[in-house]
Amino acid sequence: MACTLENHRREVSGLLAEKFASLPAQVLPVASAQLLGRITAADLSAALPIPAFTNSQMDGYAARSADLAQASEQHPVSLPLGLTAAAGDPQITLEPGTVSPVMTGAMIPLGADTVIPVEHSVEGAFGTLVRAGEGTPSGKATFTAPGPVGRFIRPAGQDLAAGALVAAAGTRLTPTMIGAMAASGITDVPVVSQPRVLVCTTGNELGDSERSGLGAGQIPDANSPMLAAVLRGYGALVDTERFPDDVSALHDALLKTAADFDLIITVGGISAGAYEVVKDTLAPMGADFHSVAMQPGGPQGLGSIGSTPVLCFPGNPVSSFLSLELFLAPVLRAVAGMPEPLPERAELAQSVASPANKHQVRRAMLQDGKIHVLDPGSHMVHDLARADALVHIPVGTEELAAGSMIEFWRMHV
Ligand SMILES: Nc1nc2c(c(=O)[nH]1)N[C@H]1C(S)=C(S)[C@@H](COP(=O)(O)OP(=O)(O)OC[C@H]3O[C@@H](n4cnc5c(N)ncnc54)[C@H](O)[C@@H]3O)O[C@H]1N2
Ligand code: MOO
Repeated sequence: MACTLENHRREVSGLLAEKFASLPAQVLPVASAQLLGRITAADLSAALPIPAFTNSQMDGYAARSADLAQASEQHPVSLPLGLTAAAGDPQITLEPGTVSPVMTGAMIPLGADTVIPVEHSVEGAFGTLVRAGEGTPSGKATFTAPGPVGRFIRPAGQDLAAGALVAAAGTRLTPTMIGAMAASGITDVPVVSQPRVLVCTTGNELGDSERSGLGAGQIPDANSPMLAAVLRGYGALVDTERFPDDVSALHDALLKTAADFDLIITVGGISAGAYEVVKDTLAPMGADFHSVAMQPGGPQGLGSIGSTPVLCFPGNPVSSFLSLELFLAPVLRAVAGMPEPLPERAELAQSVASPANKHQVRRAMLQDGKIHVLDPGSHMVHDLARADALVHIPVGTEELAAGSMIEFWRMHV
């Protein structure tokens, strides 16, 4: 009898629990080239506000708004220049009745509450400027309009307050999040360690499309690039290897390399055929192969080589993708502290049939607010790429009616 999806999921997480719990966390500098795509291992709070201090948005003149309140085309107001503030200078003080030339990013002088862009002054450009310690400024700047309080001033903490959460534990680091962490003064980033995963694709039909080309009856290996990409999205370090239908070659290679990995995934060679290289290799080594009451992804296997767990996924590309998604991804998310994706609801565009005794997982597209279910074939890898949603049809449900409200899970989130 086929095992249930839930039972197989429990078996997989039981097999992986110990190995994955013992993976050490790591701390990387925020500028590390290794940080992109890694998963944060803790909540990270801002050491600095963003902006770090109140500063000028423009190259111009910091002023007291009240000093320019009467300025107009008819009655220009000329004010003597104070000290100049450039980006990177310590804060200066604006003396009453003067204006201080300020550059973009410079600290707003104490006492100033507005900035007039230099091109809005009658002079239109800076003259001779004097910074703190360089002497006494001279000259004037002339204005023909008031400067409203706060204009062209970027307040400290406007974007994020000091101490606020920058990235929650379980955040997959994007280039922009790395930028936000750096801006908020975070220098060291704790990240979940990367499980080392070997993906072994199998079958004489897998040709060397990258170098020698495909022979008659051969196809490109779609599974290793796809599964490796999914795994890397969860922060794993992935190697891939391709094996022909040769039991002794696979046996020797796995024995030799297993200790270098935290997990081995095999793909293909596990169903009812005459040349099931994975089953024939691993069953004598104690792996268990059984059928899960699901479609696609029915044939599944699991075992260990030494202390390295091995998961055996079926070869059809949609089946292997969903095997990873349904059985391994929840473990990877749990290790990384990533939340489980939640379902959304939408109307089903067409009626969908499903075998009563299987949990069916259908690929679907969300269009015009409705779910359009795609072909159920587990070889339809381009349909898989077009899909942006998954629909689960549980055991016991033989049909979902067109127009019914159903749950779906977004893909690629
Ligand atoms: N008599 C039965 N036949 C099959 C059953 C069954 O229960 N009884 N189950 C079917 C189901 S469901 C699936 S899924 C497949 C699983 O078979 P295997 O895991 O043994 O996988 P293979 O036979 O090696 O390959 C299946 C299919 O996928 C293609 N494939 C394999 N690897 C790749 C790859 N890396 N890239 C692209 N395509 C790949 C392969 O050429 C086959 O077409 O068994 C059914 N049969
Ligand atoms: O699962 Mo097979 O996984 O139905 O093609």
